[in-house]
Amino acid sequence: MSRLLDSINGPQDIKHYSLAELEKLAEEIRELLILTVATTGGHLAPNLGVVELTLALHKMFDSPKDKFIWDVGHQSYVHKILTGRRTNFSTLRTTNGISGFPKRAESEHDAFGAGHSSTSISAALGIALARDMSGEKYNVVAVIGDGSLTGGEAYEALNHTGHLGVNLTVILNDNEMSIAKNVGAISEYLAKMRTAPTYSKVKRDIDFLLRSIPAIGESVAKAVDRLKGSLKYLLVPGILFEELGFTYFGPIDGHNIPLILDVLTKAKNINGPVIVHIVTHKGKGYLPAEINPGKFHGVGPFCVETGEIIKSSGAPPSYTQVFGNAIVKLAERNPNIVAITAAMPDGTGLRNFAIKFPKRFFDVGIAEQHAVTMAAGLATQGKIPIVSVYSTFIQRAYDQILHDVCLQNLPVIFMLDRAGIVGEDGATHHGVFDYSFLRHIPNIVIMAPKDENELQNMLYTATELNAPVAIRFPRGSGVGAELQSEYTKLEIGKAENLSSGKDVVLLAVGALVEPCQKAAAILADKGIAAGVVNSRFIKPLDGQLIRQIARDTGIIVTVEDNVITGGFGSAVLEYTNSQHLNWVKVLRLGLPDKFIEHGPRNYLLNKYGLHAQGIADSVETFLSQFGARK
Ligand SMILES: Cc1ncc(C[n+]2csc(CCOP(=O)(O)OP(=O)(O)O)c2C)c(N)n1
Ligand SMILES: CC(=O)[C@@H](O)[C@H](O)COP(=O)(O)O
Ligand SMILES: [Mg+2]
Repeated sequence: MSRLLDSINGPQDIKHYSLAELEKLAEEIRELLILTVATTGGHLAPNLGVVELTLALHKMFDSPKDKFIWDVGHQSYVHKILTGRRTNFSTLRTTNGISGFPKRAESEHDAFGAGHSSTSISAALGIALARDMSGEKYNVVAVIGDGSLTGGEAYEALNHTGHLGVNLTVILNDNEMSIAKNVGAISEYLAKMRTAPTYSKVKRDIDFLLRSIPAIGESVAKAVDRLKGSLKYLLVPGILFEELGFTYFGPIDGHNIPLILDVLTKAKNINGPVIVHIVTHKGKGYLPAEINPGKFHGVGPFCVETGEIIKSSGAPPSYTQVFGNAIVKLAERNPNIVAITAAMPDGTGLRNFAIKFPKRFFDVGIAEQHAVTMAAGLATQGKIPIVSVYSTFIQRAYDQILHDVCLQNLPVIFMLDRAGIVGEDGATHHGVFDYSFLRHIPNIVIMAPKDENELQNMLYTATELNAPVAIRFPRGSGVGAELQSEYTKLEIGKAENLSSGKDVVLLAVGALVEPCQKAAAILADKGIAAGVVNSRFIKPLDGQLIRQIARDTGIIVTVEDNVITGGFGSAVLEYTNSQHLNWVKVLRLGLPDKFIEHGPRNYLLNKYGLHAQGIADSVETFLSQFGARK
């Protein structure tokens, strides 16, 4: 039987579709999503949940004239399939293939790029304001999930949009899930809306009850009126949004295409901002994802029949798992340790901690800024808050780290997971800026472990230190280091000299220590004696060791998986400059001053010369240009 999908090359191709055809197309799209993501990995469950919504949006509106802004953008696959990217959808998240997120450079249908949450309403407002200033006519639609609605920026935007009364539509895609179960008072409010009987029905019931009482006094009648008023706040769906200046529709079934089309038609004709609250099932149409939407939120390649993740067997535990075990162990001994996640209890390895210490665990929702300042508050009262956030998302909380934590020199520990190159999520998610945006902040200690065992020791050291600390480590498995059961306290600012070399010394940090050791072996085969230092600390630097290397070899190579601009190598350069070690030659290896594309982590590290051979080649070339100081 021929597939409707095969003739979909742009949104115009579904304009004439009947309801039956749209529903058949929805089925075919689901099949394509499942089969593709089973191979490439990606955000399956969020996309399965928005198939009908996306079809309705493209049927009702005219993209690219009308603008869709997808919050986070992890649910934009269906939009991509409908907007000219069906035939290369199989390249999703692969090298040179299409991105897993909306990207302006990729398509004129991607009105606004994303990857981080809670930006869509602000962006939509900006676009709508520009439209009105230019006297143009088109529709602007932001699609935001209930999880992303826990992020503060979304409220800043709602507040401003309601105040301005600009024409735009916000679709609230409520599936009761962030990556994990959604949290917070707003989430509870949405739940009440989903389940509450409608206001008018309750009001009717009260009126009926009153009429059945023969005579009531004046004061009772007044009290009942007041009760009806406050019931309105409880039961009129969306009153919160209405009070903010939006016209609210919903909650409606987000898998019912005619219903969505009907509400969108009404929304289109309303003057001022509109919010359409749809209720969807994350993972709809693929049983393993419906049963476990968290697992299929963002998933690696899997077996379609069973839903089992395809894992490389025998891989050592991930840094995340090692951290998750270490924090539990430390918390057993130290009751002041508390843990905070911004909506990622599983991704950050805090699930066991949450189960074991529910009163000492806080999931704040997608609210990194709040997480950091709340941690600062906890620290003022003697608690030891461990804020576990991906490197890329802590970017949100720069000022909170600076102003609330470091300025007051509070002992908050930042566990920056997914630092360096993360892989297929790409430019929005690589954690390659943290050394640069943290190391100029006074008081903070910044460490990066060379292996999993050192991660444990660094965490332990941080809990014993009365100062702000950031520990950054990469995505995925460690190097397979043996995990010691007793943790060792590290001397602050002291590097580990792994091997000496008279020609050059590689000052490596974190995940790049291992490839540097391999690079030294490659160089040794070529007769070049390269020493390797595990720097451990990005701040404070081991000045004594740097001075020693400067004297001994006169050539230092710094190696990091951060952008070179302002990173670890820059710190070393600043140091040699401040010490007037002006004969030293410093080669800085790291990531270039550009946004790094998506692709497998190892492929990207190779591409940017941060694998053993690439490091060895760069060192050899550098030595051939500048020679070793004899
Ligand atoms: C600032 C920021 N913090 C954390 C994340 C990680 N993250 C991506 S999607 C997501 C959950 C989003 O939930 P929701 O908006 O409800 O979308 P759903 O997946 O349920 O459709 C989170 C926490 C992010 N992308 N951006
Ligand atoms: C969309 C998003 O921001 C997250 O889902 C992210 O992709 C998770 O990354 P990990 O797979 O590394 O946990
Ligand atoms: Mg959700």
